[in-house]
Amino acid sequence: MTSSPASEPVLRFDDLHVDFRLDAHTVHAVRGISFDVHAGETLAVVGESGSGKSATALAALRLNPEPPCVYPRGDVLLDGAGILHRPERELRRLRGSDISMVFQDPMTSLDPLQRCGAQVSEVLRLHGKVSRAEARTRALEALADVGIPDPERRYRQYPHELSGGLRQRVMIASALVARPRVLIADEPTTALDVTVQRQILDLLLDLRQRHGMAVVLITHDLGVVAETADRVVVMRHGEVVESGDVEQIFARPAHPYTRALLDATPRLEPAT
Ligand SMILES: Nc1ncnc2c1ncn2[C@@H]1O[C@H](COP(=O)(O)OP(=O)(O)OP(=O)(O)O)[C@@H](O)[C@H]1O
Repeated sequence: MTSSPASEPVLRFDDLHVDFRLDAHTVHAVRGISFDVHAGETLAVVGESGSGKSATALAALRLNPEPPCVYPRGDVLLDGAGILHRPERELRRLRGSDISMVFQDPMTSLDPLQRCGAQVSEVLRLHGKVSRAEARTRALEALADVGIPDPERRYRQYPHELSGGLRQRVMIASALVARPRVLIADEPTTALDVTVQRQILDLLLDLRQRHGMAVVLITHDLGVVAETADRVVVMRHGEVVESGDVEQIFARPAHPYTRALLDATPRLEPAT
């Protein structure tokens, strides 16, 4: 589980600001955050509700709704090149193929009217010159890769015919089928029961290891962080209050807010 912070980061949040301009006022959701994400590591972003975690994650794909969202300052860099000011055409190419995202609730991100397999293969069709037959083969491989038994059968089924855990696996398959280098998972297990949560987290770690991806895990669950992440970024009110190796931060939290977060999670045993 060790990362190699000496290497060039694959993704860099560089003084990122995210505002939501509403009628009566502006919400400064993200206020100048900076951190790096390296290939092969799992980086957790934690913080209480409203601290700006999702706005940060969505900014990496420029997926916050515009309006009301604007990015007044800073950028997100992929291999050193800014993302936020690229034309939409380029962003569409980047989403899914360089950076992918998995959301909390597959029922809201999967199309209920489309068969599961088509939703996975469509990602490849969107991204370029892949024949229908090749897209189907690769989608079946992706379904098998995320541990879906009998992928041929699941390929033909609709989302409502699958359990919550299987639906989440289909969503992960569609996020991974184009082999992105960064996977951003926003509370990927919150809607699932505890056993399935564990399986999905294990799956993400296994995929990260096998494909050398970077995983950015957005969560408010410090138990999940302790078990899965290499490094952690703690956010509060749109700012990073602390970041570092998980063991170090859990053993010696420097910021009072991090201490309070840890104190609110009694089942954790900080590493010594
Ligand atoms: N589309 C939007 N329109 C207006 N305000 C928004 C929008 N999205 C987020 N916000 C505001 O930005 C702030 C940060 O929200 P964000 O969803 O990033 O927090 P979060 O840390 O992910 O919270 P949670 O854990 O509840 O998902 C909040 O004040 C929220 O109300």
